[in-house]
This record gives sequence, structure tokens and C-alpha cells, in this order.
Amino acid sequence: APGDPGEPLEVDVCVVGGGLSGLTAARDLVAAGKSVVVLEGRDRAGGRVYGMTLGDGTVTEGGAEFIGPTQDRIAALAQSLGVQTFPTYNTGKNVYYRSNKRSTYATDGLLGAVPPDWGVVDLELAMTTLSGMAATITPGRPWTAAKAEEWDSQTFHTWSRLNTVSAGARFLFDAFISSTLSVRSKEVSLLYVLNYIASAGNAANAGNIDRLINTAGGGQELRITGGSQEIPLRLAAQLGDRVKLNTRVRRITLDGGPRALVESDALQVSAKRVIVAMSPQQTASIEFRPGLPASRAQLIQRFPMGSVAKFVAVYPTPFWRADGLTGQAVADSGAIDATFDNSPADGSRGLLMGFVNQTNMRRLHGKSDAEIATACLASFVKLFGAQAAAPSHYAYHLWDADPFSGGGPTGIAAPGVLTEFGEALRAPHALIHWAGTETADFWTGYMDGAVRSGERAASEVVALV
Ligand SMILES: Cc1cc2nc3c(=O)[nH]c(=O)nc-3n(C[C@H](O)[C@H](O)[C@H](O)COP(=O)(O)OP(=O)(O)OC[C@H]3O[C@@H](n4cnc5c(N)ncnc54)[C@H](O)[C@@H]3O)c2cc1C
Repeated sequence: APGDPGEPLEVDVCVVGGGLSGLTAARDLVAAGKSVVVLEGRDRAGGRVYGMTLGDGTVTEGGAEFIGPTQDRIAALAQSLGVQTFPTYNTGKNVYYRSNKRSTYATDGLLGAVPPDWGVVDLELAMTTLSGMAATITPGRPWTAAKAEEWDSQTFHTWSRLNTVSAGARFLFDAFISSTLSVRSKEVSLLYVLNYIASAGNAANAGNIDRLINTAGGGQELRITGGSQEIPLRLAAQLGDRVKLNTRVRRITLDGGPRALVESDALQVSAKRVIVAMSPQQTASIEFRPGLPASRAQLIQRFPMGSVAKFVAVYPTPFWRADGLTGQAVADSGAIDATFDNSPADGSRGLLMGFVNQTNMRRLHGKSDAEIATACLASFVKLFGAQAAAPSHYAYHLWDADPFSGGGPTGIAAPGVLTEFGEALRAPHALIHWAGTETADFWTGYMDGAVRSGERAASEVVALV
């Protein structure tokens, strides 16, 4: 039968990866009348968009969660699927924990979401410089900037130390990188960060730092009713049996003829074009025959994922709200680096979410469930008080340990990578095209970027098949 070993399933386009980018590409191609199959290695669609189930049956985001202004493509997709949004809980003060001192601050002042640490003037001046540099970047093509070589020859850490003097500003710059990319600032190229800032917008609105980091007016402004996983799950349901789960792709063979052969654990597909829709790093899990062009083969050795986990605890009520707190915090110590209020829209239960970033994620890996819970709840207690000690349930997801993601939230580039290998991010290779949020022009690293990349990849192949 078609699909059996020896007799491949024949389609116009084979999409590899059933995350938002792959599902979006498939939707557009089906709409254009093409025959499509989506091969997904996991037992669920959605990839880095994942609904974790807590012990009481509550489903909450274990991966991507927030959307915000200028993220028009994810917003349009959500709307087309009948998925609603609601504002992230943002009433009251944020908690700031640094050098063993806990303080709270309002986010509606001049500094917005930036904590009023010593050194904020220093920070604001450097941020202005940074914004000016980011304004010279073409989103998604940072290697074309006039100063690309200079900026891609240093880490963000190097630049931030040269352009600030205070410990407070330096900590806040590191917290900016930690909370957006989940890496240390010494791991990432300045040029990469400038592109990330430039990409936090759309064709009509240039990207900026505030939109990246803010809750009100920024990328964390809205949540998805019922959880973000509703978007990929509904999209996959619309695509029906075109989406094959538990179908990890092992090899893609090009023989110089008009079709590619895609071999997976479950079936083989013969397609006129293939869209590989995942992070560059994840594409290295596939064998390409013959081998990829040198620049692409090198790129995928040089585009690692950040390290990240999310820990969520559930309480009878969102008790921090009664204390006048938003549930948002930034900390310089403890297992959890930052927090958000993850309660459902009606506030019927209190869910507190903690980001376990980079170094902390790696420290937790290999620990027992009890050790992980103890470490994360100790952070919650430090930030929000004793009531946080005894949730009725908790859940977490260690993305680094997830073989289909290898970390998160996105792929990053150290110095030298974007200027030497950046062109290979999107350049099609024979019958193979690349999607995934890392290839997006706007909102790279985000769900919106994933959708944009799927739309772009579909538009590349639609005329060719
Ligand atoms: C903890 C965390 C928090 C985040 N928070 C936010 C947020 O608040 N807002 C936001 O917009 N974004 C957020 N993101 C980022 C967002 O999740 C991603 O940008 C987006 O989901 C990426 O979609 P994608 O399709 O590009 O890749 P993925 O979702 O990674 O999809 C790739 C798919 O390919 C599959 N796959 C991999 N290898 C194979 C193989 N060999 N064969 C077959 N299938 C394979 C994977 O299982 C996966 O389903 C977060 C991510 C994480 C991890």
C-alpha cells in the first residue's frame, strides 16, 4: 500500500516538523490546492508550543505562551482558528530580587518594565545607543548592516561591559539576554542581539527593545485562552490525516531527479519539494544524502539552542494578587530567574510560572523530581512569600532534555556565525526549503516568527510544484 517501505507516499510537498512553522506551511499549501503530508516525530503537534497537564487536570503552557503587538501573523492565525486572547495579569508591582535584597516596583513609571536599580541611568544611556545600532539592521538579514563585521566580532557581554559602568546596569543587561534568549550574554553575538531587537516589530513598525521585554505594550502582553497549544492543535486537526505523528524523519535523499525521498520511522514519502520546519540545530538530527552544502552544514553545527525549563505550581487562589503583586519577578539567585502569573483568565486558581534559564536549567538536569520541586518552590517563597511553599500540584518541562527540541526558546549565534553563515539560514538547497522561527524576518524566536517562516516557505514552493 502507499506509504509502505518500498512504495513511498507521493505528494507535492513533504513538510518535516509539525510545529507552528510546519503546520502553517502545510495550511497555505493545502489552500493552494497542493497535496501535502506533515511528518512529526513527537506524539503530538506543536513542537515548542506545548500544553503541560498538572495533576489536577489543569493544562498550562510548558513552552511558548505570550503574544503581543505587531505579532500580526500569530494573531491572524489564532483568530482564523477561533482562538481568543486575554491580557497577561499585570496589575500591581513587580518583584526584583538582587544581592539578597527583595524589592517591589511599579511598571507604569518612566522606566516601564526596567527595575529601578542603581545604574538605571547608565542602563538607559546604553539602551539608547543599542537602539540606534539596532535601527541600522534589516530584520532577518543582519549580515548586510554596514557595521556587521564589527558587531559580529564581539559578544553581547563584551559590548555591555564597555558601554556601562555600574553593576546594576550590567546585571539588567544580562537579565535582558537571559529572559529573552535563555543564554549568558557571553554566549551570544552582539549582532545577533541587535537583529533580535530589530525583529521585534513588523513591516510598518520598526522593532525595539521595549516591545521585546515589556508585558504591557510588548511581547508578553497577551495570553491564549485555554492555553497556546490550542493554536497548533486546532491547526493540526484541520489538516487531519495529512499530519503523521510518531514519524521521526531519519533521512532525506536527493538523487538529482525531480523528487526527494523522505524516510521516517513510519513511512517513506516521495515529494517534489521538502520543507524542513524546525530549528537549524534540530535539522542536524536528519541525514542528508548527498551531504548539505558546506555553508549549511557548518551553520547547523553553530546555531545552538538556549537552555530553558519552565516550572508551574498551582494554588487555590492567585494569592500574590491580594498582596498587590503582578506575579512577575526577576531574580539574580535561586533556581528560578523570572516569573509570571499563569492563572487562567477567570483567576479561578492561582498558577505561578517560573523560567529556569541557562545555567539554572543545566543545574536542575539530572536532579530528582523532589529536588527540582524543592529548588523551584524555594525561589517562589523567596519572591512571593510562605504561601508559595505548598502548591496543590506542580509540573515542569526541561527543554534541554527534550530530544525533539534540545533546548529553547530559540537558536542563537555566537560571534562570527551570522556574517559567515547567515545566508545559509534560508537559502533553499535543491528541492529542500527551510522554515522554523530561526529563519523569520520579524519576531524570530517567537511563535509569530514561526508562522511567518511557514508562510514564507510555502510561498517559495507553491509555484514550483
Ligand atoms: C520555554 C519556552 C518558552 C517560550 N515562550 C514563548 C512565548 O512566550 N512567546 C512566543 O511567541 N514564543 C515563545 N517561545 C518560542 C516558540 O515556542 C517558538 O518560536 C516556536 O514554537 C517555534 O516553532 P517552530 O515550528 O519554528 O519550531 P518547533 O516548534 O521546534 O517545531 C519543530 C518540530 O519538528 C519536530 N521534529 C524535530 N526533529 C524531527 C525529525 N527528525 N522528524 C520529524 N519531526 C521532527 C519537533 O518535534 C517539532 O514539533 C518559547 C519557547 C520555549 C521553549
